[in-house]
Amino acid sequence: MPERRQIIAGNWKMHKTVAEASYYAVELLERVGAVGSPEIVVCAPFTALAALKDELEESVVHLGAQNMSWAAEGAYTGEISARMLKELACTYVILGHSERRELMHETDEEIARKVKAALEAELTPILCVGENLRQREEGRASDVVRGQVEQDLAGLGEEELRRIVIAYEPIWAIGTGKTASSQDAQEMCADIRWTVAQMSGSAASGMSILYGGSVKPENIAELMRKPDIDGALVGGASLDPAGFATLVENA
Ligand SMILES: O=C(CO)COP(=O)(O)O
Repeated sequence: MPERRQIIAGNWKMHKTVAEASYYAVELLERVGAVGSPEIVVCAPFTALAALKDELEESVVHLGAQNMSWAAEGAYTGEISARMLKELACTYVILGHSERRELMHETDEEIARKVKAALEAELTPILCVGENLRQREEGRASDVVRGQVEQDLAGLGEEELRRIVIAYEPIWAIGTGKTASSQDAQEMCADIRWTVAQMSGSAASGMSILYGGSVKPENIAELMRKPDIDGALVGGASLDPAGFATLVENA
């Protein structure tokens, strides 16, 4: 069994202009230029992707988007397709982030369509799942996350499942400074792997599962020591290139 891929992905969310993104890329590459593992991914706003392609193509840093349409093309004002992202050298796309689920009312059905569209275009989805505080307090965290995984990956075959990355991001830990304990994060990631194993055992054992929610240079090493955590999806701490490079080093 080949080792699972370790991935540190930055999610800039709605931060950075084109000029700021170009500056970031130069600064980051100076620091991580030769890093072979973990794999580094920067998921930037659509508007910054073309500039980042110029700076990062053929470097160790992979490029990702934060959303895309489930449609291939057509009358969908304001949407961006998988093929448009491919042209900008994206290899990853975050799908189903909790901010999109909550603020833009994205449903599991839509997210499942997006996952399929991404796979068809040969983009690697980073599928985000996670419970909110109330669901955790009511003891429903596992059920909620299992339900998301099952619905978002419904109908996929083993070959497709093998090409997916899942990020477990408890909503109460996002941007709050409250990290899930490494033990809680491990338990949820193990649960996700178990859920995928019901669809395909071999896809589950090879799948990279990331943790996200207040990950910092100071807590990444402990998280990465857990057997079912293969990396992190990092928001705030990915915005400064020097800090993100330190986080990658510490992983
Ligand atoms: O939502 C996140 C990454 O997608 C996590 O954000 P923070 O790292 O800022 O908590």
